Amino acid sequence: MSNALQLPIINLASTDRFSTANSIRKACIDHGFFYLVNHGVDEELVKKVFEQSSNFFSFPIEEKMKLAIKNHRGYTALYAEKLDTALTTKGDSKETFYVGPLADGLNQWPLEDVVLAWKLQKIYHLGEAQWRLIIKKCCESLLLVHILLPVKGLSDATFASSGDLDSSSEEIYGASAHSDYGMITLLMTDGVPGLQICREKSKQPRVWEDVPSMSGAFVVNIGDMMERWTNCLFRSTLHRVLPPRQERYSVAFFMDPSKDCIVECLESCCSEARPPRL
Ligand SMILES: O=C(O)CCC(=O)C(=O)O
Ligand SMILES: [Fe+2]
Repeated sequence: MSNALQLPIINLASTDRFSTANSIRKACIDHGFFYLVNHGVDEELVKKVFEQSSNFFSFPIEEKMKLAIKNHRGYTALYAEKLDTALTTKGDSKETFYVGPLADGLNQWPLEDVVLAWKLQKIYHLGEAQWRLIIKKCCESLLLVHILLPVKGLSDATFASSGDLDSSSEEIYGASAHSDYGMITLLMTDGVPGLQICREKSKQPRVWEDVPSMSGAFVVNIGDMMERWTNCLFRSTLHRVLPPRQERYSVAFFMDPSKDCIVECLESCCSEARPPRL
């Protein structure tokens, strides 16, 4: 079953910081998902990201396999990942290219094509600075600034393409049901529909609602780590991408704290009536 859903829209350029903070807080409690508009990420940059992403995925498979995933960076082929491990199907109908912070030297760039490698690096670098700023603003609104500031954020971007259009009669999802495990995810898509959320993950049967793409907006969602940090006040919502009907590209930017950061329920999210759950 599926219905269309109108998620909250957060305007990051609003000068009313108090009201923005409250809207983000409410969105994270009610849905764990929201649209972000006026986020300041240059439209041209977004266009270039999608151009380079489609350029990369059009390489022959042998070329892409030279960059097969290592240390969580690089290429995963069609059906190689299955986000819903309970499924018995062959894997998700998507291929992905994972990129992480430039400084640690772990990224795998398509070296044969120096121009493409340079472009992807530049895009990631530019994007990273802007995306960090957005996430910092979101976190300020979530009163998390005191945690985030001493933490060196670790971030990964994935460029994904889904689309085995002649798959068998089996329903293979573009991305099967999952919640993101990190703090916050920023998602851009090329506008091709497919993303759905299930707001009550423990209820059966599951009710899936479409998340229509909104031109120029990011879709932002909370991950499991943030759910834990906030003593389950904010939701890490189950989501999936429907089986592809046509080529679809998306870019997800996952923000996580550094590995030595201790995640425990925030004091401001606990009380006698709501003791720490984790
Ligand atoms: O492509 C999308 O719309 C969602 C992708 C996603 O959920 C993920 O990469 O975690
Ligand atoms: Fe996800």
